[in-house]
Amino acid sequence: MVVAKSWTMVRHFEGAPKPEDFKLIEKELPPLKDGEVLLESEFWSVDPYMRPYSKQKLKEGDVMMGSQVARVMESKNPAFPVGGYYVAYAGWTTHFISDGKGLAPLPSNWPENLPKSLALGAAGMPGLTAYFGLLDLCNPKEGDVVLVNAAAGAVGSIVGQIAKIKGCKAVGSAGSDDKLGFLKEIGFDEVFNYKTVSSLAEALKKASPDGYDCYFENVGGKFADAALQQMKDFGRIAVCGAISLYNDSVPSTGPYIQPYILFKQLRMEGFIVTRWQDRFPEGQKQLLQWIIEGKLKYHEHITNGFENMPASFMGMLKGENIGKAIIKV
Ligand SMILES: NC(=O)C1=CN([C@@H]2O[C@H](COP(=O)(O)OP(=O)(O)OC[C@H]3O[C@@H](n4cnc5c(N)ncnc54)[C@H](OP(=O)(O)O)[C@@H]3O)[C@@H](O)[C@H]2O)C=CC1
Ligand SMILES: CCCCC/C=C\CC(=O)/C=C/C=C/C=C/[C@@H](O)CCCC(=O)O
Repeated sequence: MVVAKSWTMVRHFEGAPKPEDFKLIEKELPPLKDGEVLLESEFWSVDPYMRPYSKQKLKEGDVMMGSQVARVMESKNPAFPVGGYYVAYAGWTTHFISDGKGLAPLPSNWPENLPKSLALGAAGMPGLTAYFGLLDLCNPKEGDVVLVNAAAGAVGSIVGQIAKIKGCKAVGSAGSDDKLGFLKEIGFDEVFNYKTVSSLAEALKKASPDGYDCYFENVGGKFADAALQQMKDFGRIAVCGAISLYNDSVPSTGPYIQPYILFKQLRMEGFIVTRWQDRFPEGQKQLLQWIIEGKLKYHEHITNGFENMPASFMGMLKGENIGKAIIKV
């Protein structure tokens, strides 16, 4: 028999998640039925969406939501042979049984020299978020100035590099000087540490005196209030996330943004990456090609040990990661 270890959410988060909000449980898995497969997780992802979504989608005591790269270790379904690798959304668990629904195979031509964990990062959901959010909603033109916050993260670091591939100027903000060094290494033109600048408005002005054509929003809050005022006319804003607001128990209130949207004739659109689900293979193929060509650099912030998943999640929300936060067996 296989015993699955899983992390459960003991109680809904109040403010930032705390170690006592999580509990490790063990469960003996039943024998497979016809059509089922048993999978063993090899990499897990921790993502910001888990903080707000947990309130909407989980009840207390549920296994924490999330995705993994897992290998088929036993199969009673000929469509899913032993040894196959899949991205699954089975949550924070070491082993799980599936009937195959929701298992996304890694491309059969996955390059041997690329870690399969990229299917959770630069060539997975975050990379696709950057790819489709930037190209379909910001629609950057060569020479445009693209602004992205949380720029050293899983999504932001891909946004800035795709902007460079498209011939744009990339401006990024992040929360540590080490992250700024990383951003310069991967090609950002201008970077600033939003935690240490004396004025966000002045930092934005210095980075691009003529303003911004595209703004890829990951953070929200005060950063957005400042950035909106420095958009160029007909600027495009892709609202990808608002991580500065996720831990709020009471919604924050900011200034009214309608005057800026009106007078600058801005287009501002929120999105969830699953809207492009049907085009994921197209996007993943392009991302993998850019990675193989060396045009797209990836960075993984690896935490070793399933027992450290809660720490990795809490750390990511506090900004401890550069690039994609991954947990490895
Ligand atoms: N719409 C969609 O479909 C998707 C949306 N997203 C969103 O994209 C954004 C980035 O996600 P992802 O790249 O996976 O995560 P990251 O790898 O960027 O990790 C989160 C980062 O957010 C920054 N951060 C945390 N708290 C704050 C704060 N209070 N103020 C400013 N920055 C903060 C930290 O970096 P720093 O050091 O810079 O502070 C931290 O490293 C999130 O808002 C997420 O919700 C992600 C995937 C899909
Ligand atoms: C201030 C409240 C903000 C709520 C919106 C939150 C988040 C933006 C974000 O990060 C969205 C991420 C979406 C990720 C989608 C992942 C899918 O591949 C699978 C999601 C799993 C699931 O839906 O159970």
